[in-house]
Amino acid sequence: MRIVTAAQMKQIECNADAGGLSYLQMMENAGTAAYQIIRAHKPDAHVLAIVAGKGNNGGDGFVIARLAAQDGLAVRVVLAEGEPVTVDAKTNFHRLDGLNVTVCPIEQIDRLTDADVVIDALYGTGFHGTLRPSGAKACCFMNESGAYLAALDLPSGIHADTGAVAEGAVHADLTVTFDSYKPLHVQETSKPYCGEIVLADIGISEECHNGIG
Ligand SMILES: NC(=O)C1=CN([C@@H]2O[C@H](COP(=O)(O)OP(=O)(O)OC[C@H]3O[C@@H](n4cnc5c(N)ncnc54)[C@H](OP(=O)(O)O)[C@@H]3O)[C@@H](O)[C@H]2O)[C@@H](O)CC1
Ligand SMILES: [K+]
Repeated sequence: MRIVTAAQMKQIECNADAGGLSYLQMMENAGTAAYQIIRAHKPDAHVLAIVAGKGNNGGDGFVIARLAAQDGLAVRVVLAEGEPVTVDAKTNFHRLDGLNVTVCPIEQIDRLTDADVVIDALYGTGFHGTLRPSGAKACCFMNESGAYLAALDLPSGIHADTGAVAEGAVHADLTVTFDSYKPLHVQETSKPYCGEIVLADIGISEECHNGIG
């Protein structure tokens, strides 16, 4: 079982990119793997709500939104922190243009009452500190939705390396993590927030991990 810190994960991704697997392709692989795992857990789901942050964790969520819309599911995307800011998340956000995906701001999150599955794409390894008001509102919605709650990489509001759990953090039914486990997945403080943990292969070769983890 390989456990790596957020910084080590970044180094592994950098090695993979240098070896020809682009960051955009890693995001595609992460979103695709997570979508397949979530569908296998909830094959009867019809309505998906994806709560997206502005970083790459949100980008993984946009990949899922596209795949689900192409499969004919009803898809709602909440931009919990406004529009995405990273290059790859922006690319995947714009790939939703023309698809049957409802995009709404955080102010309208309470209207999303019909989701069978809620996907937490708010914060991944980039989370630090405490939840700010919009993030807290988004986490509160996810925790109280009553839907099956699947977190991408880690539940939002948890520090990947220390396992510190911010007040109001997401309490998931399923966490799909990418390439390697992170310390929070095994720490006593944070593990109970992850629900079932599934490790997804995102195509990074073994040699990219040499000397790490
Ligand atoms: N690298 C890759 O190629 C791949 C990465 N992958 C995925 O990317 C994830 C890592 O992405 P990432 O590094 O962009 O960080 P992410 O977790 O989205 O969060 C950063 C954002 O959160 C914000 N933020 C932080 N704390 C906050 C707070 N307390 N309250 C409010 N906001 C807060 C922060 O804002 P800032 O603090 O800068 O204002 C920033 O905007 C990783 O977990 C995996 O899912 C996969 O696709 C595989 C390929
Ligand atoms: K997340």
